[in-house]
Amino acid sequence: MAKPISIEVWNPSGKYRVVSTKSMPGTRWIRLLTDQDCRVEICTEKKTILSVEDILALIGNRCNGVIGQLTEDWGEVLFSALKRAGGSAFSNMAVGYNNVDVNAANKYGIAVGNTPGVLTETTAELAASLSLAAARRIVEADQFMRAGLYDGWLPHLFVGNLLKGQTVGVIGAGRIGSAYARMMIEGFKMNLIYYDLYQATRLEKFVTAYGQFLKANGEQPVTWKRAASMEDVLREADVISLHPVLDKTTYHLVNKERLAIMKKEAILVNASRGPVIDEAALVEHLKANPMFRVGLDVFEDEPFMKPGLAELKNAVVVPHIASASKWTREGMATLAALNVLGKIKGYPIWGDPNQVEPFLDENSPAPAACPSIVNAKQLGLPSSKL
Ligand SMILES: NC(=O)C1=CN([C@@H]2O[C@H](COP(=O)(O)OP(=O)(O)OC[C@H]3O[C@@H](n4cnc5c(N)ncnc54)[C@H](O)[C@@H]3O)[C@@H](O)[C@H]2O)C=CC1
Ligand SMILES: O=C(O)C(=O)CO
Repeated sequence: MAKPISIEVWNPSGKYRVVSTKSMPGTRWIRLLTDQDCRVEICTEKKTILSVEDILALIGNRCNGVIGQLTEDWGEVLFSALKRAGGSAFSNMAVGYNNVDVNAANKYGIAVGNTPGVLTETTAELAASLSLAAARRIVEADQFMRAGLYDGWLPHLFVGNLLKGQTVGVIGAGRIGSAYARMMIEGFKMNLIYYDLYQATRLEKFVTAYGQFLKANGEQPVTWKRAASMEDVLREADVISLHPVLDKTTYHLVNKERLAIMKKEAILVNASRGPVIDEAALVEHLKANPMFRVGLDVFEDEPFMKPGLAELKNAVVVPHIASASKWTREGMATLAALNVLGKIKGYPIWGDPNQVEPFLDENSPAPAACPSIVNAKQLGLPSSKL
């Protein structure tokens, strides 16, 4: 028999049973659900990553919707169980949903929500932080200082890379990639080269206008280029940040051969998903090229790192915290809860999943809509007229 799972219950007499597989930041998301007749059950197990069996136990025999996490394996087993329990809604508390088998959800008529928009700037800021930390060797220098090794200023001590006037490369210039590019261009006057399947028109316009502004003020203008291939970005850029979705086309996008064409002193940042880089090949490349540096927020076998990575001084590593600002994490919880609530209540789908501010305004009621349902079209769900 499955071990009972510990839970915390809000509004026990609520008509609709909504389960959250984790406690999430803030309380607004709970209030939004309980105000609309939901009984909210939050899993309080100490275990960080819940197994499919744990989640099956949480779903039980009657469950209208689940808010889940990117660490969980949402496929056939869980969606069929949710359907049997009378459920119709699932939302990841994340924008990325590579942990979700959307085809399986479609098969059981379950709506799949995600949380775009609210984490764009926060995630881009962490990618920018990693770029700076790697360029200026901040973590190495911090460790040196704490180890009591500093005995005076030296001309060669922790010399790193200047960003101004260099080229920033972005692979995947969507919401986060474009926000990151703007930060690096505006903040450090870097030139841009990017690769995406689609043209990033707004980003291009921004760089053109900013370049004109700099020129008018007697400064060197910044430039942009849309690369015809990813290899062009890898060859030309001094700092490269990866921001694509993880799917079949981006798995091991950066591999041994592609690392080999990058500049010897380049900086590579990954705040997308770990498997976008072949991490074992990266470890070998970092060992062979001590001036090549990386900033990693995500890892191929999370929570683990590939052998050797932790020992390398030219790698800055942080534990998948790119979206970890208070405002963003509370907003993600709100959007995930409203996705589930909206589907249970039969609300339509919000017209633009990138314009989510109305859902985040604590001083007005949330719109009666689902902020972002990735399989809305496949399920034939109606769009909001708001
Ligand atoms: N480390 C973290 O905490 C976070 C990670 N993420 C990751 O970042 C990803 C991107 O998020 P958003 O910018 O909001 O998504 P988005 O959908 O706005 O941008 C993704 C971009 O990748 C491009 N793309 C897809 N396949 C490609 C390929 N083969 N080559 C080049 N470009 C390709 C798309 O055309 C799109 O422009 C998420 O899917 C998620 O996995 C997102 C938030 C936080
Ligand atoms: O939203 C996502 O995709 C994340 O990785 C969480 O920060």
